[in-house]
Amino acid sequence: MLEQRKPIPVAEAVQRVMSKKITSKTEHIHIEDALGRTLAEDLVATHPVPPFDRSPYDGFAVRSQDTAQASRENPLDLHVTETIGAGSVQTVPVRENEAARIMTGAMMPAECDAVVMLELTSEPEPGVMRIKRSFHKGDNISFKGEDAEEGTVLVEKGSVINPGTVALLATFGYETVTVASKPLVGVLATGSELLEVNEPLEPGKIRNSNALMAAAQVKRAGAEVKMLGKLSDDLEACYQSVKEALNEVDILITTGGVSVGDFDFLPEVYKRLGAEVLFNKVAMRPGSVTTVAHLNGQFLFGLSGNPSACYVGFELFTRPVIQQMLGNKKPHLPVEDAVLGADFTKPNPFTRFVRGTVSIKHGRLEASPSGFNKSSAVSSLAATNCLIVLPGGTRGFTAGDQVKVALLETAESSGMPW
Ligand SMILES: Nc1nc2c(c(=O)[nH]1)N[C@H]1C(S)=C(S)[C@@H](COP(=O)(O)OP(=O)(O)OC[C@H]3O[C@@H](n4cnc5c(N)ncnc54)[C@H](O)[C@@H]3O)O[C@H]1N2
Ligand code: MOO
Ligand SMILES: [Mg+2]
Repeated sequence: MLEQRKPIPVAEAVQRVMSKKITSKTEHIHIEDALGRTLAEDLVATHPVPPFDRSPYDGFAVRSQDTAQASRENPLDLHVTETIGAGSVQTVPVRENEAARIMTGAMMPAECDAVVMLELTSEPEPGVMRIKRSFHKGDNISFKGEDAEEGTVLVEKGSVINPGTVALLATFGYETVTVASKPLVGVLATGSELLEVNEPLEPGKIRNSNALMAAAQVKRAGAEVKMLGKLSDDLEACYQSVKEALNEVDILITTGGVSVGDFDFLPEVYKRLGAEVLFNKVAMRPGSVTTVAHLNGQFLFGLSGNPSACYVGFELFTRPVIQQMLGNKKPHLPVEDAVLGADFTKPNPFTRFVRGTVSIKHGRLEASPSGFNKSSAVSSLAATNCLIVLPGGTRGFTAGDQVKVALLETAESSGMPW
């Protein structure tokens, strides 16, 4: 008698996965390799920025009290002590009625408390500068610590390193950076019908598109891929390959062989391995047969063989695990409100994740199905940049309806959105 699978809600399925202990490793990398990696430690200001009071202009550093009487009618001449370029420091004190010529970025002379822009001065004779107005203490100074105070957490751990983060790392002298290690994700395709990419078609066969698609999704999610090839539908071979693969990778993805067909061997493989099957039926379309198992701290994602189902299963269940391993505290796809741009009239009792194309129209998100929408579809995936979430029920949806969309191509992420 065929085992009856009980579908569980998407939220519960995701919860079952995320409730497992998900550990991450860290490594030290060179700052030049840091872009796009995830900080494994808070980035703390180890000194004030700027580290000293400095001039924001090319001009003259003055003692404001000397300028108090200066006006258009009563111009003031100050004797220029020296020129201080950025990177240099004063060599002589600035005394009463003296000024130091100073360039942008140079450290303020200790006795000065204001800067006069070059354009507001004239040079009545060499070595003398003239001003026609007064200046106040603090005028035109970049103060020590005004950008960042020492000890401030400027970027939290778990953040993805962007060019701005790189600037901060460099500012504070981090030649090496502690980042989350990228989990290694093995991808193994199953199915006797599968051909390699470079093989010509033959009757009954198709090329293995899932493995390369899933590998690309793994990379998009920030992890590294180990391609483990493809297997024909042979229980013993599947069992051995899966068992060996688990020694080589942090996470294992298989595609195909998770349904109830005569050659769907993954359920039996999990049984033989003694793995805990977290679920094998989810109340969603596509991807209802997505199965996730867990063994000795490792996840085995049994993604469906149908390309669209495989794609969706990855984004809902595998991606957040990878993101959490990378230290992201909000590991899920961001879900936003959108307007449905075209009818989707076919009702379904299960939640649908329609592959869609979302864009900004007149300041709001509009999402439309990206093409042929069966679970087996591959043609609609290229134009897919979101999953349109249509709740299960008896009715279809029409253009203009308010819907939720899970965004696939943004750096944003969210806490549990389902
Ligand atoms: N009696 C039932 N039949 C099916 C059920 C069910 O509940 N009862 N579920 C259907 C659903 S839903 C799906 S989805 C599929 C899932 O099938 P499997 O995950 O077992 O995958 P396969 O049987 O191996 O293949 C399904 C389909 O996908 C093609 N495929 C497989 N691997 C690849 C690959 N690497 N690249 C491209 N395409 C691939 C394969 O040729 C099949 O056409 O089961 C339904 N059946
Ligand atoms: O697992 Mo299936 O994808 O619901 O068509
Ligand atoms: Mg099958």
